[in-house]
Amino acid sequence: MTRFGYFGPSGTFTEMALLDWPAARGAEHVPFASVDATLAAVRAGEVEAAMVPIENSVEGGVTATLDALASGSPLIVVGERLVKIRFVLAARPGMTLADIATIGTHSHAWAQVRGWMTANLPDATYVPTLSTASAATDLAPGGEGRHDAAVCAPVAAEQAGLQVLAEDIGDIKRAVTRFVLVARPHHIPAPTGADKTTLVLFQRTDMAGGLLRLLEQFATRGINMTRLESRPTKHSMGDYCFSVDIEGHVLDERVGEALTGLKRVCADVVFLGSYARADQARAEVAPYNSDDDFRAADRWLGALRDLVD
Ligand SMILES: O=C(O)C(=O)C[C@]1(C(=O)O)C=C[C@@H](O)C=C1
Repeated sequence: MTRFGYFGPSGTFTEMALLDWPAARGAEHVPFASVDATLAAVRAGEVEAAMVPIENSVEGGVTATLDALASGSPLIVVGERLVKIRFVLAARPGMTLADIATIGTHSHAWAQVRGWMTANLPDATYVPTLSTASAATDLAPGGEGRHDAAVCAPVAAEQAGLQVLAEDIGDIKRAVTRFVLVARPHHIPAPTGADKTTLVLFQRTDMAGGLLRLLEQFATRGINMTRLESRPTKHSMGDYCFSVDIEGHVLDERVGEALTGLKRVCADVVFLGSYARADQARAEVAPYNSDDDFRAADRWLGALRDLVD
């Protein structure tokens, strides 16, 4: 049976994203306690592919995922899912809000409920946990109970047999997290017309205006960027790489040309996949940047070169 990994345990938002992946239906779902462990299992071939969080609309990039994808043996993103984030505050049955002194959850979740906490439990202490669901299972019968309440998904509270003390406690009601399905680079999904490409760009340190030189590769070809984050390379202070999502597929002429341009101006380019967008939004192709425009220009150059003795 095909095995799909995910950042678990059962009850995480990441599991919800995997449950929404049609090819994973009927397959074995294998939870891992951290993003690093999840991606290590993909690299080792223990699972075919795995779902991990990459970006939240309130708190931004999931650095554990960005860093684990940028280095190590190659992996590619083969798809993405968006999950609406709704948090509850849950505790062991019998507890009331007045009993809550410590609250466990994932750091990204805590950042999304800080306002609610300040308004409702200003004296409570935050206890970081590996995931929102692990904060809930810690309170289940047999769990260690290292905190009084968990911030988690409603399903995690239910699975752990907890009582919900407050519902929908996120500060931003329309919060969404984006998850990516990651695999070893055996094949790249075919273009759909509504695709994204993910890259990590390492700038050359011996040239001024490094970031501008990277960005102009996209701008001159009318390519829209949907995410740009800088991450330390961890080699030396001030040395950064850029994690980027752009609209389009590696088979689109304008994307292919941008990639060859980046390969020239960057110290290194890590290609992390071309895949269908979860929102199915088709890329806006700027005037004079369609595949036909690029091919016509190539034909023109080819005809000129054919004249050379
Ligand atoms: O802990 C979970 O439930 C996760 O799936 C991780 C995660 C994240 O890394 O952002 C996913 C969605 C929420 O934004 C909070 C936590």
